[in-house]
Amino acid sequence: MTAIAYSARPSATVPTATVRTQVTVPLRFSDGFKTTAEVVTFHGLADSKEHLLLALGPWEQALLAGQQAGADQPTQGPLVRLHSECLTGDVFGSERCDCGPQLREAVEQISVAGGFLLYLRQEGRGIGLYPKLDAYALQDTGMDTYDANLALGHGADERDYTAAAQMLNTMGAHSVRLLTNNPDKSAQLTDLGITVAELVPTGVHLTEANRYYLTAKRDKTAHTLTVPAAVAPEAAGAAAHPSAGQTPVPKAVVIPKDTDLLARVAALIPNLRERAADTEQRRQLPAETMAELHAAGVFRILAPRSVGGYGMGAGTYAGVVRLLARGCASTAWTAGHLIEHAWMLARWPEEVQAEVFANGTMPLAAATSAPVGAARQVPGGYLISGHWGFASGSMHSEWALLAVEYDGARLQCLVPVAEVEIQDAWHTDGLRGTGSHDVVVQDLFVPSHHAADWALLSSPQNPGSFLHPEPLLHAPMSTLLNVVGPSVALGSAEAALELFEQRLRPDASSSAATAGRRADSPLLQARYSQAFGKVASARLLWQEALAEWTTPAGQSGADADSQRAHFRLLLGLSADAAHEAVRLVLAGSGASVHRLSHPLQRIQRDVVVLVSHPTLALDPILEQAGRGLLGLGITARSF
Ligand SMILES: Nc1nc2c(ncn2[C@@H]2O[C@H](COP(=O)(O)OP(=O)(O)OP(=O)(O)O)[C@@H](O)[C@H]2O)c(=O)[nH]1
Ligand SMILES: [Zn+2]
Repeated sequence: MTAIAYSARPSATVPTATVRTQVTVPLRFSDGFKTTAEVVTFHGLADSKEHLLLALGPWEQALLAGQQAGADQPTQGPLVRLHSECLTGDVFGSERCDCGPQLREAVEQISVAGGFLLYLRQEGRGIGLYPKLDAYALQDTGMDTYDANLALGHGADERDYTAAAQMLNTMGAHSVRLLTNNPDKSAQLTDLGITVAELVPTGVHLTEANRYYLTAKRDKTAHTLTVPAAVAPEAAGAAAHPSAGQTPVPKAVVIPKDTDLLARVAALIPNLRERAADTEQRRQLPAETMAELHAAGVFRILAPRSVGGYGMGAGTYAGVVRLLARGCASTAWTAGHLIEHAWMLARWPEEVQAEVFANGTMPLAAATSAPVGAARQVPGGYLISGHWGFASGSMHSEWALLAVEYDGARLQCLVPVAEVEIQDAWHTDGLRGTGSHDVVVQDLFVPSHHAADWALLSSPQNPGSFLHPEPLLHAPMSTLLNVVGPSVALGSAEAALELFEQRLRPDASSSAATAGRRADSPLLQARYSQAFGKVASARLLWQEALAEWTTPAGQSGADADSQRAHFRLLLGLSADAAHEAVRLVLAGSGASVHRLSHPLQRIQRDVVVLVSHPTLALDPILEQAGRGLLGLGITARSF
């Protein structure tokens, strides 16, 4: 990390604290969420307690943005949570309160936005652990949480936030966005000289066990929260098997605006570029990349809202993949598929969705159907065998979706990755980071409910389409599967063009003289224009294909064929134009960009491998699209 400019601001009321130690701690939560914290300890805290500050996400940028922002830009400062210690809730998952889920939510939100989590040793609202448990005992006789404190001779809420203000001052966070529903926290901080530029509400993590406690917070201390009347089974922490017709309520997921999500992803591009060489060397995404994708909510994009997803549309999805590809094609390809496979799982029957989306976590699944495996029926399910290739993202997945043939029909089988053998087979010259290894199983038992008819899953009338309102679930499965490749191609071409421009612009090169000579070359000027035009073509074709996005449910015959032909043709031509742009850039860039240290050679290798994928191979697309457009009927089953 870079050095912190600690800037304690002297205050009449708040004594200055100083940093005692600062240490990096990687965090991993029980649901798999990972991030990294800079944990800071202090000298001179007013109450002499061992409070911690965890600096998370792009906190330095957030600090800087906050310091530079005007009063009219409250959304710029660091996101800060004052989390009061709760041993029972934070550590043991007690359902009497909502502290555990709030802590988990806060870490994720702050990791995305950049800011500080202050873990304040104020157990039991400042009365301590044993007294809190005594208060619980009183509550079991009917008292609410505040009256129980009073009955024990304590204040209803004894928390004092002076130490928190000291810690924030020490970090230079004089203006913050505060994550809380508790008006007392912002009132005290303001009195202590910290500007609360914005109040960001925390989620309401309601269970039947904490309903009374939350209601008391709302009624007794004016916490700004609404307590819904009914609790659905998942929110109540019950094993996730909602009964038919009931919408499971996942843990609080804050759904961003599409533009905010795209901005989050755009912010990842520099890191992805920095790690692109490492990614291909490892032949999988580095842990930091996975953590950043999780923190940005990328895997939630297409999953329906009722299972913890963002329920966004194909345009946003394609936009995310394109942006990721500006940083690293392997990352875009892998993430693009993992996102899409969560959406595929949302097409399965309710029972399976309850299992894979339990508690609002996003299932990561690798899917492959090449070549299709075999299945035998046995009591309770199937025994499947096969050796599949191209299982992108298998190194990051907990599930595998494997295609098998049974009795003339194709089934998709949902299998825990732990039960398959992943063979390290992805030794390629491009898209190496996708780790698209082989998956092998021999006579693996798959229970019937983990095997679904492929045709049904693919159709607009898939089981999930009756459970969720999101229109995207009503589109045929293959429609979306064709979007990832062209989006990766477009983002890659845009990255190549950007690098080309940097080489040609006199002011942007390490050697102004060389760049000047290059920029003066009419040949290179023409090459640049050509490449620029190809990227524009790729983008326009891609945009038009996505704009045509409809839900062709109920359509059949020639209309559906021609619509489908049009869609696939535009996407195929877009990827072709992107490929051509990359070729032109490389042709105009000389020998030095073929050094393995140069990103352009990697982009070229990635794009060449990309366009050999069946969803992008141009000749069959041209043929089938021609048939579709001419009303001759599409003959390829998977087109
Ligand atoms: N005394 C007492 N403390 C409790 C009880 N339940 C939870 N706590 C403590 O309350 C603290 C959390 O405060 P809350 O009132 O839940 O929430 P808050 O921090 O004020 O508000 P938010 O910022 O919106 O989360 C933790 O220190 C818990 O240990 C209880 O029944 N009695
Ligand atoms: Zn608690």
